[in-house]
Amino acid sequence: MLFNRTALTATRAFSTSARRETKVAVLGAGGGIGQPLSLLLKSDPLVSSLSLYDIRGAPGVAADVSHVDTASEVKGYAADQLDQALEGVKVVVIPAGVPRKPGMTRDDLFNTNASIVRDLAASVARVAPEAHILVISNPVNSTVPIVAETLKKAGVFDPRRVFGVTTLDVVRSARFVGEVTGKDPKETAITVVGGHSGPTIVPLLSQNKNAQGVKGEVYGKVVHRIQYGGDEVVKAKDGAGSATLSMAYAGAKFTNSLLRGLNGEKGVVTPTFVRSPLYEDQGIDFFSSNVELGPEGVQKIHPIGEITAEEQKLLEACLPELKKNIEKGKAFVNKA
Ligand SMILES: NC(=O)c1ccc[n+]([C@@H]2O[C@H](COP(=O)([O-])OP(=O)(O)OC[C@H]3O[C@@H](n4cnc5c(N)ncnc54)[C@H](O)[C@@H]3O)[C@@H](O)[C@H]2O)c1
Ligand SMILES: O=C(O)C[C@H](O)C(=O)O
Repeated sequence: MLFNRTALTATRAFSTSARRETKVAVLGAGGGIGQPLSLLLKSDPLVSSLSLYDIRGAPGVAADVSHVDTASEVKGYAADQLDQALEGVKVVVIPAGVPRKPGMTRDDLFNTNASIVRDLAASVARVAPEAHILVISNPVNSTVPIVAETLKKAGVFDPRRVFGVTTLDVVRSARFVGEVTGKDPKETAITVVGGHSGPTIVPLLSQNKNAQGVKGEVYGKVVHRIQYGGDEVVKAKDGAGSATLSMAYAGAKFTNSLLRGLNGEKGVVTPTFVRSPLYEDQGIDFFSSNVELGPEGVQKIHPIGEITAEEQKLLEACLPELKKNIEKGKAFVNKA
């Protein structure tokens, strides 16, 4: 053994406090995110069964991950087995699609990823209409509305069951604010609201007492780093893709939060991009804010709370961009 169980437990991205177990599918399981995400989900005791699907490579990933010594079952499905992969699934995590290369925005991925996500969502609507769908594929600000509109068309949309995974922004915020304050990231948890791309990522440092002292140039730099953390990785990978390992960690962490909520654990609150009433009066009907997760999925959407003048400015820059991204996603599904 390379490490003992205590050490492994200590480094886990998830909590184990609840008991009921659930069948989870990963669509895009052969990819840069999909592989480590599948491994982390295999280690989550709340996952009873893992269904790994990709247009290439999923059976191999499943064979590999299935040797890990946890109780869950793992099955891999080939390109023509999507329906079988979705049978009986309660949670579907979607990291399928192409990642950025240097110089690209997330919106540049729209042309390829929009149809991938729409087609996968249509299959979920048909085979597992009550599944909770966790969207990782970019651009999240558009792919989440694409999933919602696709489910609506199929007559099975429930806003409590569709989530954009923005957890990587939360993970980065805690880490980067931890760095500039000299605190453990556990003490610098930051609520991040808005969406998931550049100016639509709005971290609310003022709501954490350990981050309130971050001001001036340091504040500007850390906010910029949170908003453009994805670019930092894309640049460093130099054409080989975008964040995969930290994203797998974030995806497993959010999945575990959802599973705990579904299992009835109280007080599971985390930011996620969902159908939201908060800015609906401005024509923005998807928004990320703190959401309490419960037995049906979204249980309560928290308002953003008190914010500073600086954060208000960030929010004003976020909203018009977010509105465009959401409308683009909806229009894609509803075009003639
Ligand atoms: N939400 C976030 O914070 C976040 C973070 C990082 C990356 N991403 C996004 O996640 C996506 C995946 O990134 P990656 O690095 O894993 O890319 P990747 O290219 O390494 O993997 C993508 C996988 O999707 C598969 N795929 C393509 N079409 C498919 C389909 N129709 N059905 C099933 N699988 C399909 C591919 O075969 C591949 O294995 C990208 O869009 C990326 O921008 C989002
Ligand atoms: O930056 C990207 O394209 C991937 C992801 O959205 C990220 O934030 O790392």
